[in-house]
Amino acid sequence: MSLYSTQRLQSLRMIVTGGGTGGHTYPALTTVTTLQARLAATGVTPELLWVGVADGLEATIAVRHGIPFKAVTTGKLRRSTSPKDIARNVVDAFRIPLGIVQAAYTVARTRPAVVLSTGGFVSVPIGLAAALFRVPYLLHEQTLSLGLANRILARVATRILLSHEASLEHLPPKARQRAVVTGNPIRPAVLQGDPAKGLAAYGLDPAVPLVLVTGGASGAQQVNRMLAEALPGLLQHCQVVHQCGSLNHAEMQQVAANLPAHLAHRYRVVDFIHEELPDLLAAAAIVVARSGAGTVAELTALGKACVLIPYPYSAGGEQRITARHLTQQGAAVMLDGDEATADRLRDTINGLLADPGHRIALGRAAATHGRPDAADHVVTEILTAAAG
Ligand SMILES: CC(=O)N[C@H]1[C@@H](OP(=O)(O)OP(=O)(O)OC[C@H]2O[C@@H](n3ccc(=O)[nH]c3=O)[C@H](O)[C@@H]2O)O[C@H](CO)[C@@H](O)[C@@H]1O
Repeated sequence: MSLYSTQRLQSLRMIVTGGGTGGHTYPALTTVTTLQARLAATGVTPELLWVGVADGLEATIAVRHGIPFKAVTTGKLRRSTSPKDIARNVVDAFRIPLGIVQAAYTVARTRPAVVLSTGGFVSVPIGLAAALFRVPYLLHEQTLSLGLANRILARVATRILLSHEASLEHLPPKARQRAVVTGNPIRPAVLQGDPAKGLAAYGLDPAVPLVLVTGGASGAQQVNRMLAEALPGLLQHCQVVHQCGSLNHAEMQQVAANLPAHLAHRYRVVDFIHEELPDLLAAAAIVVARSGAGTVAELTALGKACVLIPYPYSAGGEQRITARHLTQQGAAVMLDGDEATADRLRDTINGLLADPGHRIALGRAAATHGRPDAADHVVTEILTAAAG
């Protein structure tokens, strides 16, 4: 018997949990804002509680968006057998049961109509508590291969919301029956970029093709180094906006300062791109990026021609799995392993710049993997589950 069986959609009460990285936090936020907008049209204000880790990104994001936030203790199981990681696992072995007790108390006290989790270790105690109290529990996975937390939770989730069709084969056969492909919710603003604004914001020339290089939320050292070396051979054919992360910002500014004067005006480097990202995405002829889940969701929703350089150490190799999948479908070009060199990057970009037909084909194939309506789809699943 569900803990919450009455007054379902007069006042939707929901727990959302997920966080750690931006990749887990932002899809939850987009879902919440889409849900609020959908329900506002029917006069219902959802009662939300975001459960996360006190010092996680999710705490800041929830507070900034006026969403009530509750912290629970959580732990992480590390596969490494280094003495440091074994010691951390011992500490976390005590934190995990404490988190489960706190989570059970939170779910029992809140009595939600539905629980949504978007990954990260914080979702484990809440997902288990939801299952314990038989609250409809939706699990969302952003990456193509399932993260460890979600592999545990897939066993107890009422519904498994996937970002990629190809993720189905990563689920145990029994769990597949409870799965649906919704896509990964992306910020609506990403789909509404204005190329002219992006070019103007960076003082760029509309007559020269733009290549946008992004290393994901914190930048990517490997990509920065490859690009630094490739720049002189690239800037003769295009202009480049490069998001390098804060760690390498000073170093890359030095690279910019050392460029020959006739090329320097074609290169812009920033540590992070804020609200102008949609405009730059819209203006870019080619995007060079890490294949993080959020970035890939955005690039495919926009149908962008892209060169993906997967982060080699991502959990379970998920960035590589995603980039390889898209490349096999003709929806991206991947530079990985020995191919991830400055020369290959320069030649790949110059080759694409000289071949508009290839760029169009890549963009079209990418769009077939894009799900611009993912947030709406996830919200429909939430409302269906809440209505029981
Ligand atoms: C290094 C690492 O472990 N990365 C993981 C992390 O990625 P991470 O969170 O770094 O990257 P994602 O690609 O998932 O998301 C990046 C987000 O930041 C935005 N953005 C990026 C740069 C910028 O200047 N401005 C900006 O707004 C992008 O538009 C995107 O929305 O979580 C993802 C989802 O679990 C995983 O797939 C990645 O493997």
